[in-house]
This record gives sequence, structure tokens and C-alpha cells, in this order.
Amino acid sequence: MKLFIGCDHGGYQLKNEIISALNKEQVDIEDLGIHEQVSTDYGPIAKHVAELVVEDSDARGILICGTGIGMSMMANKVRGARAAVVHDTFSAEATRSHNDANILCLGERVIGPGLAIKIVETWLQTPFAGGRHQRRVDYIKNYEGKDE
Ligand SMILES: O=C[C@H](O)[C@H](O)[C@H](O)COP(=O)(O)O
Repeated sequence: MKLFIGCDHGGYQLKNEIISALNKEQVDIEDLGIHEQVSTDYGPIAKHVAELVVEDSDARGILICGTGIGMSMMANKVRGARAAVVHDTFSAEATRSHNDANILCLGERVIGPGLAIKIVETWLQTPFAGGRHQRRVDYIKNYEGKDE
């Protein structure tokens, strides 16, 4: 699976810990920065990751800032992006199986690395369940006028 990952300064340490923890044989990670701990606006990073994710239906994205919130707000402006802020494993599973989220947003200032890595693993491993959820996700897709 192709995985695009990005962060601002608020998520820089957690991004590096997640990259270190992931199995590189299972995920092809592309780190879109930032690459040093300097104050950085989250908007352009979120836009970049989201645009790459929506171009490839098999790709996923992870965006990390202080809270995950700014990243999710920006990413969800990109047509085809379904970004979700998640800070527990139940929601990590649900946002994949029910919502077919293609971008996971995390807040380094909200949770520790142990839980964050568990959330990422759960989120990457959980398939979309389809069925009744397909109709609901299709409603979102139809609203934004994008056919996938
Ligand atoms: O949603 C926004 C993110 O959490 C940012 O990482 C945060 O707002 C950055 O704040 P500051 O510039 O005070 O470090």
C-alpha cells in the first residue's frame, strides 16, 4: 500500500516515530515533510498529501499536527479526500470500515506515540465494509461531484 505522510512542527516528532514503527515491507511510505522542526503552516502540507491520495484509489495518507484538526479541515477541502481525526482505536477501525476514510489525522499534543502507532496499525489494516456504508459514502461522493 502506498502511504503519503506529512506533518507540521506540532506533529514532527510523532511523524518520525510512526515512520520508524511501520513495516516497510507492507507499506510504501513517502514522507512529504516537514523534514526539520521549524514552525510551518499545516495548510500546504495537508493539501499536498490529500491531492496525492485522491489521485490513487489504493493510496492512503496520514497527517499529523498538534491536534490533527487543522490538517483535517484543509485535507477535506480536496475533492475525494475523506480525512478523519482519530485518537482511539475504536474510531480508527470505524472510520475505515464505515466511512472508508483515506486520510488519518493525528494530534501529537493529544495522544502519546504508543496509542498513535496502535491507531495507525488498526487504521491501515481495516478494510471498508461496504454494504449499507457504501450508500452513505456514495452520498458524500455525489455531493462533491466526484466519481471514483
Ligand atoms: O490544527 C492545528 C495544529 O494543531 C497546529 O499544529 C497548531 O495550531 C500549531 O500551533 P503553534 O503554532 O502554536 O505551535
